[in-house]
Amino acid sequence: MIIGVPKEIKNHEYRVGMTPASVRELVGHGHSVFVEHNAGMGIGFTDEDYQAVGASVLATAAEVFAKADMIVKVKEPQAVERAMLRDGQILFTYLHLAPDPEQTAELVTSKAVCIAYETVTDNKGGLPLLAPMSEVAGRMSIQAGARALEKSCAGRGMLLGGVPGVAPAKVVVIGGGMVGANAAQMAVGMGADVTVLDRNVDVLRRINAQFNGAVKAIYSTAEALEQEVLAADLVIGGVLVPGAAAPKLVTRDHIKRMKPGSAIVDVAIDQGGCVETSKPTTHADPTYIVDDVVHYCVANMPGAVPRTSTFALNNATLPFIIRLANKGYKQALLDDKHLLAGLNVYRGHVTNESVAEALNLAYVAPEVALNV
Ligand SMILES: NC(=O)C1=CN([C@@H]2O[C@H](COP(=O)(O)OP(=O)(O)OC[C@H]3O[C@@H](n4cnc5c(N)ncnc54)[C@H](O)[C@@H]3O)[C@@H](O)[C@H]2O)C=CC1
Ligand SMILES: CC(=O)C(=O)O
Ligand SMILES: [Mg+2]
Repeated sequence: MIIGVPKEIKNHEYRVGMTPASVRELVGHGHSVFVEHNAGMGIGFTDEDYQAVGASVLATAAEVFAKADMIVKVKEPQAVERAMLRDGQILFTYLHLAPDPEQTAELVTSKAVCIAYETVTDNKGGLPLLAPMSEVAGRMSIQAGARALEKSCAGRGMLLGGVPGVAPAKVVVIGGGMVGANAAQMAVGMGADVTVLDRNVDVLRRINAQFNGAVKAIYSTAEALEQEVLAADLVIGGVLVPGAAAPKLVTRDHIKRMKPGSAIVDVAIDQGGCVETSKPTTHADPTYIVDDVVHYCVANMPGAVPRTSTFALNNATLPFIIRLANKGYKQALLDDKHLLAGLNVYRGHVTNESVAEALNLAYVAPEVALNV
């Protein structure tokens, strides 16, 4: 198979779909890999590094898209990239379609085979291709939140851990999954007073055990959520209903009643955000203020630490890339229900039920679509 790796073009996005080590594996399996000029520059890989493991370097994204049977990326394709997709071409990347009707419509029109990292499942009930970036974003959310609480960012002027004699900041993490647990770990490490809310009791048990009681694990009723959010200095939004738009758990009214100078890091912004006043921001201009609450809503947080993130992502995606390349998409998808769960758009059909429901589009089950 011919695999194409374009350079990422989203704002301050320096990750790359495949490292030279991943390319070497694909070439070892007899595949051809075409990498766009400077695709790996953001993490210190030169064109020569890719050529040394057997890749060919092409000058433009247009050439990569024209040549490849499968495009391997990191972020959702931007409009100019969507225009280059074609019937039957595989697109393997993050998509986050539920809050993005325009992207969904264009992927449908392209008739490409669009497999989203974030809805690939595993047999432990997890999301193995989302997990590594959620680890990164969860850990980063506390760095971002600590900065947002500084006075120069219009924050309350609080140090997360306080100092002896002065109480630490209260950090409330909504969602105790990958993002939430990693955020809690960093916040506890910095000495903050940390509470995690989730509506899954098993998740709360895990948080309780992991932190040996040092993190409060609270069941997320509307009542508990309101109480905690109104008392918080920093709120981290880390909820997810896979494939679906994030539920708006923190309302505009909550924001009005939160402490002036408190901060929210809405990590779930890539699925639309779990805060009513959230809107996507970029690394170039990450925060804005609503009713004296600092909002940080960067949709590609791991892009800021692209070396760590690219390696972590490739560790998870490589086995799937190899299977797609070795078997072709149809056999690879039919052989693995977990990869099949990643199929969001298939040659003109929306094949993820949550995406179809969120956007009010017709849904075709992936196994049905593949067998037509
Ligand atoms: N902004 C960014 O750069 C990044 C964003 N993300 C996003 O972060 C979000 C969280 O991802 P993960 O932690 O991997 O998901 P996860 O599935 O590991 O955890 C989500 C948690 O939310 C909980 N939850 C769902 N509905 C809830 C509700 N109504 N109230 C309380 N808890 C609820 C679930 O029980 C689960 O424990 C996703 O939207 C993901 O795409 C992930 C990586 C980077
Ligand atoms: C998951 C995601 O949105 C990211 O890594 O950018
Ligand atoms: Mg207020």
